[in-house]
Amino acid sequence: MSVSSIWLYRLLLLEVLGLIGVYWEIETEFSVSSIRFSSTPLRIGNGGGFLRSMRMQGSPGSPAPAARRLRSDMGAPEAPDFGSQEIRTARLYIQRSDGAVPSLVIVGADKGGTSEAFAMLAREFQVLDPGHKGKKELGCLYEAWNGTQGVHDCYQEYFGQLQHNDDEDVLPVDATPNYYYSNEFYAFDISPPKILAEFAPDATIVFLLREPKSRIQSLYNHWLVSNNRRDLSLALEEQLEEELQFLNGTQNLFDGFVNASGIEDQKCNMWNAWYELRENYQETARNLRRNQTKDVDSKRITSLILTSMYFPFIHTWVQFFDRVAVMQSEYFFEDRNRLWQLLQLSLSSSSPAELRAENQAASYDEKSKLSNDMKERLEQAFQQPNALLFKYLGKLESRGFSVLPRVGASTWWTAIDPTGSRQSRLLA
Ligand SMILES: Nc1ncnc2c1ncn2[C@@H]1O[C@H](COP(=O)(O)OS(=O)(=O)O)[C@@H](OP(=O)(O)O)[C@H]1O
Repeated sequence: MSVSSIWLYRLLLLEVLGLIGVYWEIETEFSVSSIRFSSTPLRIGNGGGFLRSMRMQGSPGSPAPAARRLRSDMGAPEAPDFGSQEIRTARLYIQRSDGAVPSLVIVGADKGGTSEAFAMLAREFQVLDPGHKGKKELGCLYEAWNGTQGVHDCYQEYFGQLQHNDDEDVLPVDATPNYYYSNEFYAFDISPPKILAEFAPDATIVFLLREPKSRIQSLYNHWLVSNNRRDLSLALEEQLEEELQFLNGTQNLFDGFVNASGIEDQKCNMWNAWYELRENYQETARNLRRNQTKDVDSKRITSLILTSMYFPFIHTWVQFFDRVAVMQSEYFFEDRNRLWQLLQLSLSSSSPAELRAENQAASYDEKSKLSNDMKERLEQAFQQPNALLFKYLGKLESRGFSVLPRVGASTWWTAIDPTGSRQSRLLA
């Protein structure tokens, strides 16, 4: 073989190898959207200066349309390399979803200021028009009882038209604030995080977490006026008493739910523990209430305390999503522009002060208030769950997730030893 032929072969070989390399990169880049519990390490860039409305399933060759107003001043934080394949690291640049699915989902907490946050997003990203129909709580993930087709049809109804319009400024948002614990059914297989991950694995998940005692009071008062399918045969403190009693008697179940060792375990399934705990609570409460009221449907009994123990729920969602943002409600209430900071967006629009305050209990006629004694007991009951939350959020923060205010700053998340005994703390 002549020298020139050898060079020709070498060049051809290099070309082929180069093409394989390009293909591999494209493959890796465009298959990220389908990774769940990935067995390959996620290598996530910081999204560059502009947030992209790039379509993940789109043709790799076509340029991603740049969003006109979506900008990230700060850029998404660099993902630290933990050398582990299982630890999720954040990449918070909001991405326009491909197909009729939400790009951003406010999953909770109910009474955490979710209406306010939705109103801000609605104004910025025209989610009220044309296809979104102005609805905040779409509840589409609850259609999963009917199979995934039900979920698909529901999102299609709200976002189908948006996708056709292909308007870069429109962001499909679903703000159903009880998704995080699933108000409808609790089986893991049809739980909102699991179902949403099948439809929109790249969605940005937003948590607004309110201090548990004030959330509890606000939620109960909200139910009193909305009375949507809840059993309210007990007064606020009677219900709390019942729930505290129940928790004291179910140490094992509780420990599986607020599972301290779960912090280190990326595949710890606290949802099943939640399912058991909740089923048990509803059954216990139904039996106790039977004497006072006629036959109570246990599904109408909703927990106030358990759903304010946020750590297990966030942990579950993080196992499915790497775009997760968590903000303390009180911090948000203080300055609503912090929503943009949380989402790493800088927006040119006018101040949220112009927005009508949403969902203020001040307008409720009937109000239940917590006594000082109950406040104290709740404070104790929440010591361990809040300390775990604090610790877990610290971990998320160090992995680049968006957490506001910065963990360690003055918050109601107290930094006490999360391994301390709970038994003596629930009932004084
Ligand atoms: N800016 C500001 N400052 C202070 N408080 C505020 C603010 N925005 C919302 N809120 C309070 O948030 C509560 C409503 O939360 P949600 O919109 O998430 O409620 S809901 O779950 O959608 O029903 C509701 O709480 P309560 O008034 O205690 O019931 C609102 O008053």
